[in-house]
Amino acid sequence: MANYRIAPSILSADFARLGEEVRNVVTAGADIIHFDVMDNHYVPNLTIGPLVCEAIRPHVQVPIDVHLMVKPVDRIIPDFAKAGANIITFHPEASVHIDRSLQLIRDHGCKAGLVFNPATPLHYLDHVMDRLDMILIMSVNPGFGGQSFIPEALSKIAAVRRRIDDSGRDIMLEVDGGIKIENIAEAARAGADTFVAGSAIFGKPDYKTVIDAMRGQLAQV
Ligand SMILES: O=C(CO)[C@@H](O)[C@H](O)COP(=O)(O)O
Ligand SMILES: [Fe+2]
Repeated sequence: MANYRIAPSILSADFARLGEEVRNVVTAGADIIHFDVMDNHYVPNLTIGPLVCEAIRPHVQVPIDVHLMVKPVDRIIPDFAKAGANIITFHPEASVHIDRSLQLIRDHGCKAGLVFNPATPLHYLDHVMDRLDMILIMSVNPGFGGQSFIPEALSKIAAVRRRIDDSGRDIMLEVDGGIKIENIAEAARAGADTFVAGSAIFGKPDYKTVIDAMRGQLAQV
């Protein structure tokens, strides 16, 4: 079986009890904590910033994967690195200098990645494959949790999988949006290895039951 990772998105967690929520979801089997940063400019929603990342950092030993939905990108990167982020991804069309933003993330000791919205073309990958640790394919339009998976994302995941395999590099391929027990295997078959799930996990009373069921689906791929 491939090395699959489940990355619960804390966007759907109970923010009044965030420390407890992240501890519980890691105990339930989360491999990564997915941290959605929205700025009410690049996306029409406002969420959490470096202070909250710093606050949850002591509560979890797994990597924190910061998904920046912000514009501009660069000035917030050092703050997230200092706040304990391990992976930082951003949307290429939100950055004026993509290569510089990727380098900035790496210079601050984090893994770097690009995020593609459903309608963002993959040509942004053309000259930066050797600088990527993660590629994130959005299977919803960014801005909100709890939306439905857009099936066209599957062919895009497959196209990215081919590009990663051709590159010979170890790049995580993450899918984000509408992932649940019923469709996680399909995303894995298309080539994803890292699965963000917000509402599907935090919307249920028992996180372990959901994560175990997701792993059960992945074991059959
Ligand atoms: O980045 C985003 C939304 O913009 C995601 O990370 C969502 O927060 C995932 O939530 P679900 O679709 O799994 O509920
Ligand atoms: Fe996200």
